[in-house]
Amino acid sequence: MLVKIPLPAPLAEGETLEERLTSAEIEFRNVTKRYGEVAAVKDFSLTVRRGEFLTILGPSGSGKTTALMLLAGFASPSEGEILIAGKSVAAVPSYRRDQGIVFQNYALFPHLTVSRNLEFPLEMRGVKAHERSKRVERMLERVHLSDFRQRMPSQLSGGQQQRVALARALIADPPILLLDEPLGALDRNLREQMQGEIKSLHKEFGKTTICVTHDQEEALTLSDRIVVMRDGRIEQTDTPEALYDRPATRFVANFLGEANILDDADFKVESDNELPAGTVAMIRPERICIADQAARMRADAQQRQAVTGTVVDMIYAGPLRKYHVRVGSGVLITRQHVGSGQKIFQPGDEVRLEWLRSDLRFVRA
Ligand SMILES: Nc1ncnc2c1ncn2[C@@H]1O[C@H](COP(=O)(O)OP(=O)(O)OP(=O)(O)O)[C@@H](O)[C@H]1O
Repeated sequence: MLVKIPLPAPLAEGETLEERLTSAEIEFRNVTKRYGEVAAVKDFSLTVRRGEFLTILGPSGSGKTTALMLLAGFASPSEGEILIAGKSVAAVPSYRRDQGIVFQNYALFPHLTVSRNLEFPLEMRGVKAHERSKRVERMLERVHLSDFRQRMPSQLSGGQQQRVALARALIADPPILLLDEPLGALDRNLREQMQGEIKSLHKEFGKTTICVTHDQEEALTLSDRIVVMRDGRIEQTDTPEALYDRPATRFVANFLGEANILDDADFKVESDNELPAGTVAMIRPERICIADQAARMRADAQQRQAVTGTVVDMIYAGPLRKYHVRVGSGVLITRQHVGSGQKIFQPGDEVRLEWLRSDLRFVRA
C-alpha cells in the first residue's frame, strides 16, 4: 500500500539541515509586555515545537491575547525576545512573519466573495493567477465550501465564515497558524463540529499552531500541550492529561475541570505522612465513589479512604449525575456515570464516599 506523507517545507535560503532539525519553531524568552503601569504579560518563556498544537488557556485578562499579539507582531515586547525558527523577529513586521491568523472577530473581507477572500493571501505573495485559482478550488473542496465560492461573507452562517477564515489562513501554506478564540462566537454544537474540523486540518497540514481560548474543553480536546496563564504569568505547561491528572497548583486544578480541595479547615485529612508545606490535598469528583452508608467496603479497603456525609444536591446532567455531599463543615462533589442498576441518591440520604488513596493529589495552595 502506498502511504502519502505530507512533507515539511523545503529548507529556507541560508537555513541548514542542522538548524531545521534542532531549532524550535517558536521561542519566547523572558518576554514582558507593559501597557503603562499594567504588565499584561510577565517574564513569559515558552518553546513551541515544530508541528505542535499548543493552547494558551486562562481566565479573562490573564494575558493570552497579548502573548499571541506579540507573536503575530501586532505589539512588541517591552523586555525579552521572540524567536521564530531560531531567529529573533524583533525587526520583522507582522506581514512578513508568514503566519496564518484566525481571530474570533478577524472578519473576512465583506466586499469580496469567498473565492476572492481565499485568493487574497496568494495575491499578496505574488502567486500567478492560474496557480491561485487551482489552489483556491482545492482548498474550497477541502473545507467543503465549493458550492459557496461566489457567496459574500454576509450570506454565510457563522460556522461557514470561520471555515473560510481557516481556509484563508492556511491557503498560502505558512508554517505557523495563530488562532484567537476561533470558535468563541459559535454555539455549542457547531463549536464541537468545528473543533473536529480544526483537529483534522492540523493533522493534515501539520502547522505549528498556537490557539488562545478560555474554554477548557476546547483546550483539552485540541491540544498537544496547554499553557495555563494567570495574571500575565505561566502557571503550568503540560499535556492535557498531565495537567488534568497532576495539576501543580490549586488554581490549575480549579480552572481545568472540577476539583475537591480538601482544606484543613473543612476536612480533617488523615494522612500517613504530613502534607508538604504550602500544599493542599485535591481529588477529582469522578474519582470519588458514592455508596450507602451501610454498604460493605470494597475488597481493597486498605488502599481506600472513606468518609460519611449527607447528600445536599443531585444534579442530573445527561450521562452523568453530580452529587453535592456535606461532609463535616465542607461539601464534596462526586460525579457518577449513569449506569443500569446503579443506586440513585436523593438530598437528605446518608451516604459514604470512598476513594483510592492513590487518587489523592497534592497541589500548591
Ligand atoms: N492595548 C492595551 N492597553 C492597555 N492595557 C491592555 C492592552 N491590551 C491588554 N491590556 C491589559 O492587559 C491585560 C491582559 O489582557 P489580554 O487581552 O491579553 O488578556 P486575555 O487573557 O486575552 O483576556 P480575554 O480572554 O478577556 O481576551 C488586561 O489587564 C488588559 O486590560
